[in-house]
Amino acid sequence: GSVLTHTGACARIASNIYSKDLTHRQACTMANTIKYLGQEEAQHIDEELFNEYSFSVDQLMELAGLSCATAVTKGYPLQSLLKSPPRVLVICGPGNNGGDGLVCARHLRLFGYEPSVLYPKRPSKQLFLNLTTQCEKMDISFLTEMPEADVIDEVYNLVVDAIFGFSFKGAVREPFGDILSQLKKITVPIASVDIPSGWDVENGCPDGIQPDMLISLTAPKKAANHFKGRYHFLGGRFVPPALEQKYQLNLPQYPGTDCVYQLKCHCLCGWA
Ligand SMILES: NC(=O)C1=CN([C@@H]2O[C@H](COP(=O)(O)OP(=O)(O)OC[C@H]3O[C@@H](n4cnc5c(N)ncnc54)[C@H](O)[C@@H]3O)[C@@H](O)[C@H]2O)[C@@H](O)CC1
Ligand SMILES: [K+]
Repeated sequence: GSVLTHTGACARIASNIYSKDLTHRQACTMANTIKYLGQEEAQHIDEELFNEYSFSVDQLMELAGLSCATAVTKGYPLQSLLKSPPRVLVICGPGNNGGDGLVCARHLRLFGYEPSVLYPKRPSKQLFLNLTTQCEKMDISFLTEMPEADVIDEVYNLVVDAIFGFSFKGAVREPFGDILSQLKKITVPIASVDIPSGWDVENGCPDGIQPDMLISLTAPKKAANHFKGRYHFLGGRFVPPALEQKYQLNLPQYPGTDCVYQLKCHCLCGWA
């Protein structure tokens, strides 16, 4: 097909629709040839990675979590943090999104941050037990309850939201309803893994949490169209070219050996 570069697409769209009152983000989303996935499509890709391509969950989760920790270092470098020690609260949910959070916490620790983990619903699968042990052995503390919003603002520099990913559906069940309502009140930034938790995977959630950073894994989901924060990263650099082709993901070229790609307009189209 006709795959335009981001710059090429942006220039084309700039000349055609610049007059239509589009926000920068809307225009760039359209300009970007990268595909935004629906919930079912994201789940199909996931299944295919495991069943056809024979990846194990541990492998991809490691790369996903590493991407998240790397994106955090780019948006919130250690030297820019306002509170010392460089504490970060990582909140992990009951599925694989929560597993990404545990991996992210471990890498953040290796990068010099001081993560604490809240992990209220722990699945009994060996994978999650192992990830938990790895964190514990690295002196990452596990909280027994969700701190109040004002305590989070006082103690932590940011919150990593690894509660729900692309399998989230329906009304939020406890204890995550309470957790999300505290997160709506905090002023420190939230970095969401794959999807802002509590958001509909395709339609977002106007009165939900408003993360400052979103790390889309594999490819952005449609909810990312509603993201208004400062940093949108793509991570999970593990997609085999044939799979990318099959689903026409049109992923951008990650720079060099980087495991994240910052999705923003780098061209001179005039939208700033
Ligand atoms: N294919 C991929 O591309 C990869 C995906 N990974 C991660 O895996 C995530 C998807 O993981 P899963 O499919 O395990 O699912 P999620 O982690 O999105 O969530 C499923 C869990 O949340 C619970 N849940 C769903 N709706 C709920 C509600 N309304 N209230 C309370 N609990 C609810 C479910 O019971 C289940 O325990 C992705 O978003 C991504 O973060 C990565 O680990 C690795 C690679
Ligand atoms: K999330």
